[in-house]
Amino acid sequence: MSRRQPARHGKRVAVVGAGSWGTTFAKILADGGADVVVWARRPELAREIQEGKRNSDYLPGVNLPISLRATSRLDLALAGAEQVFVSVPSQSLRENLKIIAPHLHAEASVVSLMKGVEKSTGLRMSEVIHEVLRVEEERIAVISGPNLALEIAKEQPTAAVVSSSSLETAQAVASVSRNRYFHSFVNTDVIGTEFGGVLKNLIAVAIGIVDGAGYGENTKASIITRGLVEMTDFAVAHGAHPETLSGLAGLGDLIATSQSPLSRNNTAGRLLGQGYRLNDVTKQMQQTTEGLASVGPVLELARAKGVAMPIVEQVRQVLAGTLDPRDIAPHLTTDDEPQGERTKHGQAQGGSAVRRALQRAFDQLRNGGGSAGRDRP
Ligand SMILES: NC(=O)C1=CN([C@@H]2O[C@H](COP(=O)(O)OP(=O)(O)OC[C@H]3O[C@@H](n4cnc5c(N)ncnc54)[C@H](O)[C@@H]3O)[C@@H](O)[C@H]2O)C=CC1
Ligand SMILES: O=C(CO)COP(=O)(O)O
Repeated sequence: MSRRQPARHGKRVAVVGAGSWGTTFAKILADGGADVVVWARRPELAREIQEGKRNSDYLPGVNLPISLRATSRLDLALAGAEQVFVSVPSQSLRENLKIIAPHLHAEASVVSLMKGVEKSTGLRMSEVIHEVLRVEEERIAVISGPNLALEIAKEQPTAAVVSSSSLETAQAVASVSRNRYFHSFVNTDVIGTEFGGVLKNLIAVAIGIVDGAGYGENTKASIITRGLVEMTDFAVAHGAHPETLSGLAGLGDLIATSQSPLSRNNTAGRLLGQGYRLNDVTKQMQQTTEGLASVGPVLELARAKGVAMPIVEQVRQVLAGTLDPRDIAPHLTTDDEPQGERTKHGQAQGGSAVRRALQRAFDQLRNGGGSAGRDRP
């Protein structure tokens, strides 16, 4: 790995949210040569980052770059920022955007680092940003991938994908979000990239549950594989490109999150599998666990498109306390589905939506067209 110093482009950027991912992303940006100010809600945390170059609660043992600045004043963090990266819990995004709005630079791009859907509306984070800030879609980007914060904060080589409906915006954001240990690819499939991050959390909860209940590798591999089918069917029915789900934001993130004890979703699942009630699990989780809030809205969105999600449905039942984790067999298809290993294309409405999207994708590939979902350097 090259240890060359990055060319310092000095682009002024801001990161909103100084939890584990916000702080790690601020480090990625600063190590890539950007002029970064991170906003922390709590003044004492802003002071620790600004003066001590540490965030000891979220990233123990990590030294932050000398150039990284922090403040608890949102107006100072956002002043002159050309790109604003947002990393707060998904359910708090709307309220945070309302306080961001008055300070946002007129031409700034807004980048979501989050992996949830809004419970009350079922909207993706980029949709909430568009709705509240009234920023055009072309100036909104999302970043997703196998990105466990602590590993990246320790500078372990990692890739992610930046997605925007505007390739130009995706490339501009990606060029700032790169350094010697972090590489950002680009694509233009925002729906697939965002849903990949949301859905893999739910499958990671399922993996945690069976792990906690004492099942082994076959069960987990079955859930990962069938989980990817559910993720792909769901995302494609909502307009995603299937290739996105086999890229960094889909399969890549699914593998990382399902395997790692660093994952909060996986950890929450394991506690449930060990027999803890949801209330106790949420009390124990000190950091954001997006999957627990996404189960309801994802199942509603799936129902609206006629997509079957047997794994996610069984996660819901375990969370509700109506299914004993030891009885979970989420990798099995339900009785009313056609048998055989396959995706569920061909079912009801959702099936035809999926089939049409797949047909479009295959036609595009056959005709030599580029794929919106391919992660490109
Ligand atoms: N931690 C990770 O490894 C990764 C996290 N993400 C995503 O990043 C987003 C943020 O996650 P983390 O940084 O891990 O969470 P975290 O729990 O570590 O930090 C959340 C931060 O948001 C702040 N915040 C602002 N407004 C808040 C409010 N109203 N309520 C609660 N907290 C508020 C908190 O003070 C805290 O600093 C999530 O959507 C997560 O899925 C994405 C990739 C990796
Ligand atoms: O998104 C993540 C890794 O890519 C982080 O996963 P958790 O939120 O489960 O910790």
